[in-house]
Amino acid sequence: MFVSIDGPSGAGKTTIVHHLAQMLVAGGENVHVTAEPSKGPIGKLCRELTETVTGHALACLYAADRYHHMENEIRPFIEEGQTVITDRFIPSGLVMQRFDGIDPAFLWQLNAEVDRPDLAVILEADPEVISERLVERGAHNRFQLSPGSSHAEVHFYRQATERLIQAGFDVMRVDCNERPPEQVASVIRDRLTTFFASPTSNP
Ligand SMILES: Nc1ncnc2c1ncn2[C@@H]1O[C@H](COP(=O)(O)OP(=O)(O)O)[C@@H](O)[C@H]1O
Ligand SMILES: Cc1cn([C@H]2C[C@H](O)[C@@H](COP(=O)(O)OP(=O)(O)O)O2)c(=O)[nH]c1=O
Repeated sequence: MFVSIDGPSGAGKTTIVHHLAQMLVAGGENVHVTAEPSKGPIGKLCRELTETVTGHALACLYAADRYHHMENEIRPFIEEGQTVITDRFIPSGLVMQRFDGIDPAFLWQLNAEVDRPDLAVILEADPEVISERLVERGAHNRFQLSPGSSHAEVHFYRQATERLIQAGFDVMRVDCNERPPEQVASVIRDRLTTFFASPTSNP
C-alpha cells in the first residue's frame, strides 16, 4: 500500500502524516514514513539548492529525486509488505515549480513515469487559513515568502488535482479548514481501512 499526502504549505501534511502513521501502527499495520525531498543524495541536493536554483533545473532535480526515491526506498518497502506514506509526492512536483513559472504540461511529462500511489491524498484549506498557520509556524522556503503565495498555491493545487483525477489517479481530497489534525488523520485512516479489507490490496 502506497499513500501520498500533499497540499499547500501549512495545510498540515507533516502533522497529519505523523498522526496517520501512529493510528495505522496502533491498528497493527507495518508503516514506513518518508518525505520529499527525500533523505537520499538527490533529496539532499534539492534541500541545499531550492533557495538558489530555479525553474526547469529545479523541476528536473525534484523529479530526479522522486524517481530515485521511488526506486531505492518506496518500492523496496512496499515489496516488504509495508504501508508507505510519503509527505509530498507527484502533486507537489506539479505545483511547487509553477511558482517559478514552469509550464504544467512540462511538469506532467517530467513525472509521467513515476509509480502512482494507491491513494493520493490532497489536503485542502482556504488561503487565509493556511497563511495564518504559516505565520504561526514560520515559512520553510522561498515559495512561502511572497504575499499571496497561499492563494497561488491553492489555485495551483486545484489545477493539479483536476489533472490527476482526469488521468485516473485515486485522489482523496480532505478539507482541513476546521477539523483538528487527529480528525483529518482518522478520515484518511478510515478510507485506507477499506483498502486493507480488500483481498486484492494485500496479497
Ligand atoms: N488541521 C489542523 N488544524 C489546525 N492547525 C493545524 C492543522 N494541521 C496542522 N496544523 C498546524 O499548522 C501548522 C502547519 O502544519 P504542518 O504539518 O507543518 O503543515 P505542512 O507540512 O503542510 O506545511 C503547524 O503549526 C500545525 O501544528
Ligand atoms: C516535493 C517537492 C518539494 N519542493 C519544495 C517545497 C519546499 O520548499 C520543500 C519541502 O519543504 P517542507 O518542509 O516539506 O515544506 P512545508 O512543510 O512547508 O510544506 O521542497 C518543491 O519545490 N518541489 C517538489 O516537487
